[in-house]
Amino acid sequence: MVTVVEHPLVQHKLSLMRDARTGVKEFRELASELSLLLAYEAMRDLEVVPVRFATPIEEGEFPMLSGKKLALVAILRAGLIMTDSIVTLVPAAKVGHIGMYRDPQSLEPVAYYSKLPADIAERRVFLTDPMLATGGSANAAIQNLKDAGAQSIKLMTILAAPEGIRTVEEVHPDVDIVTAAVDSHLNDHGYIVPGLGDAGDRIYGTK
Ligand SMILES: O=P(O)(O)OC[C@H]1O[C@H](OP(=O)(O)OP(=O)(O)O)[C@H](O)[C@@H]1O
Ligand SMILES: O=c1cc[nH]c(=O)[nH]1
Ligand SMILES: [Mg+2]
Repeated sequence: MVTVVEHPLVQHKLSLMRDARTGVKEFRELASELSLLLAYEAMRDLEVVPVRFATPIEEGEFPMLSGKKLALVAILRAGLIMTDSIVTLVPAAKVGHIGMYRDPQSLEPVAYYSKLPADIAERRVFLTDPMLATGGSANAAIQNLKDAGAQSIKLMTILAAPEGIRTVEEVHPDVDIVTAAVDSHLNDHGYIVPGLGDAGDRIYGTK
């Protein structure tokens, strides 16, 4: 299932990210803020249970997070800014990293690193990458997570192309996607149109 977060704050901040005039500092800040808003939506179905304790006024039962623990997994580089932001909301979550870059010619993902929590099979995984273009990176990362035993995986992305959504749905129909927008299509360099450019390069100023 694909959830597009239509919230005005999300849409406004995404537009600012898209603007070619937006510099690195503001782009990073916007990506972090958007990640929190997307996490608010993506984590809507977390389990809570009543826990008994006293407020300064009186005893009572109050909802607390329960169930499976969480893991945030960033697809490097650009996904890192999302996990760094979201972990402030769920500080008990463990954070994993999957290093991958897309070969500019073949558009195939090249994996160069992976470090995941040892107990990832017991955790609800939120996989982050700002861009879902061909879906190659996401699918490879999801397969990596499944090979490590992860059963519950949700993909959080800032921008998605229809092609990428289709690719993930075909190979991993069990993985829900939460995004701020679904754009028109990919250009022949595999970039999302209208998109926001190269997310990693805009976050780290590397182009
Ligand atoms: O859906 P796909 O076609 O795989 O494209 C999406 C990937 O491309 C970009 O990463 P990039 O390879 O530019 O690496 P970076 O994040 O380090 O910039 C982006 O951050 C995604 O990871
Ligand atoms: O538009 C795109 C497509 C892939 N990766 C990006 O960073 N941007
Ligand atoms: Mg990447």
